[in-house]
Amino acid sequence: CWCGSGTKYKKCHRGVDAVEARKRGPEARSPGIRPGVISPMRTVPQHIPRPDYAVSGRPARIFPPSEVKSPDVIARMRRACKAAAEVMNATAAHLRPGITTDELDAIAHEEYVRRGGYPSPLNYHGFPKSICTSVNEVICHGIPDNRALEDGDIVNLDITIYLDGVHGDTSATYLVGSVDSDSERLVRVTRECLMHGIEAVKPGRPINDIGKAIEAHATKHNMGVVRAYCGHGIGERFHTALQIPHHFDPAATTIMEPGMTFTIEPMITLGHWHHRVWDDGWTAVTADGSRTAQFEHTLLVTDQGAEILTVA
Ligand SMILES: COc1cccc(Cn2ccc3cc(C(=O)NO)cnc32)c1
Ligand SMILES: [Co+2]
Ligand SMILES: [Co+2]
Ligand SMILES: [Co+2]
Repeated sequence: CWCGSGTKYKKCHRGVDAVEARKRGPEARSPGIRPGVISPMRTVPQHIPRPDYAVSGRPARIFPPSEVKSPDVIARMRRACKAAAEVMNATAAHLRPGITTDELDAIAHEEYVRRGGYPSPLNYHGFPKSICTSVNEVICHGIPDNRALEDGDIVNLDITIYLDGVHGDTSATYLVGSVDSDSERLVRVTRECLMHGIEAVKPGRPINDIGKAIEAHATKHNMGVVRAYCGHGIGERFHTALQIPHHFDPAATTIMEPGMTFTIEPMITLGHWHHRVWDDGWTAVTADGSRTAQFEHTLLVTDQGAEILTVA
């Protein structure tokens, strides 16, 4: 989702100078130009229920549902989030140098469908694929294509399933082959940032406790916290109005209540947190070409704190 504080770059910026990008080596691809080719959209068997946005012409429901979910919705969220974690594990098992992100999309697509789930990203705001695959300097919303993963890459798989009327959303960043020590440290610190954010979840406290905890940990390790994308309320809708900034935002004062379900999905950078968006309108990359990692869980606020729902 978009954090209110972020600003969307309508056109890909040429701010990352092509000469500078070449200096950073092959991974800092020229800004905004996708090197790979995207395959045609995959289909979902008609018997599988799909969200409003995936049915052309069906208007979204007008009245936003409450952020505090009913016991029935929570029970369905548990099943959907467990399924999302299973799809993640089944897809990540295929990670190796040489596999393309499109092949990973096809594997995940089948794993969603055989569980009777719909791939939430497919056709969401027109997104053409069933997972997001974000490699190296791609922050999030990377579109699977015919780019083969290379030894030394880091790649985030972002998996969201729509099952029995609710969404379950999780992501993780993986090392491909042997990865340099800075990237390994980036992935470790990002995973720790997510756990610190989850530990800050307490009923009665404001949402911005989460961003405060995440930003403190990233800053301690001299890393950046992406601001333009945030965690989000989730349930019968993929994204609700509730936004979870991953930096400290004094305006994020919504009080956490038992029964709320939302994601925390920090995107951490080795360099500056500024982002650009490629010409495809989705792919977000670091403005300085530095590598970035992300981890995401869907959480339930309980009387004591948080329960992680996206576990297999
Ligand atoms: C309108 O503008 C945009 C810009 C980027 C992306 C999209 C649509 N979209 C597609 C996949 C996807 C995943 C998430 C998510 O929460 N991951 O954890 C969010 N948005 C997503 C729309
Ligand atoms: Co998002
Ligand atoms: Co996600
Ligand atoms: Co999300």
